[in-house]
Amino acid sequence: MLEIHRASLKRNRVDGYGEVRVTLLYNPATLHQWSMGPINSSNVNEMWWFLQCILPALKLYLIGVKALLYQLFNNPLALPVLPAQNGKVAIVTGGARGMGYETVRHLTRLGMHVIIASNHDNEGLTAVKRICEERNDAQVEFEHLDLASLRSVRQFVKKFKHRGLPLHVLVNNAAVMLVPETKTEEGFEQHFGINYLGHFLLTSLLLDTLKQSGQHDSYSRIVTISSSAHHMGQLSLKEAERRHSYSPHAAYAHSKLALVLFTYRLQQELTAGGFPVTANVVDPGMVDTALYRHLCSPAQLAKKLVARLLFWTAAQGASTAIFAATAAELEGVGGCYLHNGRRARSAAASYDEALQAHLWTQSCRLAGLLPEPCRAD
Ligand SMILES: NC(=O)c1ccc[n+]([C@@H]2O[C@H](COP(=O)([O-])OP(=O)(O)OC[C@H]3O[C@@H](n4cnc5c(N)ncnc54)[C@H](O)[C@@H]3O)[C@@H](O)[C@H]2O)c1
Repeated sequence: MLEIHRASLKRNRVDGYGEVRVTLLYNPATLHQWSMGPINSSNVNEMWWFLQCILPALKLYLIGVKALLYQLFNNPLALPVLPAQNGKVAIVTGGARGMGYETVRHLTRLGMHVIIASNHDNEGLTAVKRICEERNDAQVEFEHLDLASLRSVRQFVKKFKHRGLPLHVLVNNAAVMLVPETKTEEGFEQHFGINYLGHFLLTSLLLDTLKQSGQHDSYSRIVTISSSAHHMGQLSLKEAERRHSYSPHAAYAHSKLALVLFTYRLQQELTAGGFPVTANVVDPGMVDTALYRHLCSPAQLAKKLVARLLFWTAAQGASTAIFAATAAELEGVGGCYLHNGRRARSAAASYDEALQAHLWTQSCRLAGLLPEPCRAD
């Protein structure tokens, strides 16, 4: 991994030109330094901005273009007839809007009791109202969960467990994308904290209930929503502590890679323990939702132009998550990266077992859990 470690500028008093020194960090053990000049200070700022912001953004947009080309030539998954889910309980994070909402809607239609776990109370309550207006026998409710606060995650789980309900499906769907640099309650970078660490803690704390609720002819299922953006992710657990070189594009990609690594490791743990629970990860494609609201203005404009033609609707985008949560074909099948209803290959880095193990251990530490296996302290 290549990242700018330090940059400094020496300005010549006479002509205003100077020299820029850049230290590149290939890995923690190898430092290389070189000097370039003459470069004036405005160039330095431009180069700095280019390297830190534009390159990750370009990479992410290229991945987006590739995904859109796929969608140009392929129809979204048409869901098969799915088995009834009466008596089963699901939690869907971020289920108040977008793909999460469509997932909740479909699961309730199949007879599941669904809990929308989200941070916007009004949106959550409106979602419940809309679903109940559509079907008055729908079993759906809202519970507050702010993934930007590990304290809130713990409170949510405590409240849920207090009710003594089983849990058959957990959909880790909520996310933020391209948010400006801010921290979660515990001081983690937002993409890392909300998209990954919050879900890591939520899943870990609910794992015993999922294990107890599954049976060997009817596994409990953990469905985690990642993104094709994970292909440009580079795992850096220091992401949360970074002061310089913040790129929201890179931060989103890292968080989505972490979710894939986590899912694969989790499945290994579940298989080794013989537990009736599976964990799969889903790439929903490019879907027209509010997730894109933090795009810069030119990208917003470009997105608006192509969205109608090439983006999938929230219902179409949700179909693979619904499939992963309920399809008979996936009974007892875990550790898959699913895209448009099919298994696909995820990024090479996601299969690195040492990295999976490292992330697992570090995540336990950051979330305040005892490692191996992750247990509440
Ligand atoms: N839309 C796309 O093109 C696309 C592409 C790839 C992956 N995804 C993934 O699909 C999933 C669903 O996204 P969407 O497109 O429906 O976006 P969305 O913005 O419509 O929904 C995101 C949900 O996450 C919730 N959320 C955000 N921060 C939260 C927090 N701190 N605590 C609890 N909930 C929080 C929001 O309230 C919202 O309900 C995300 O994981 C996203 O990364 C989307």
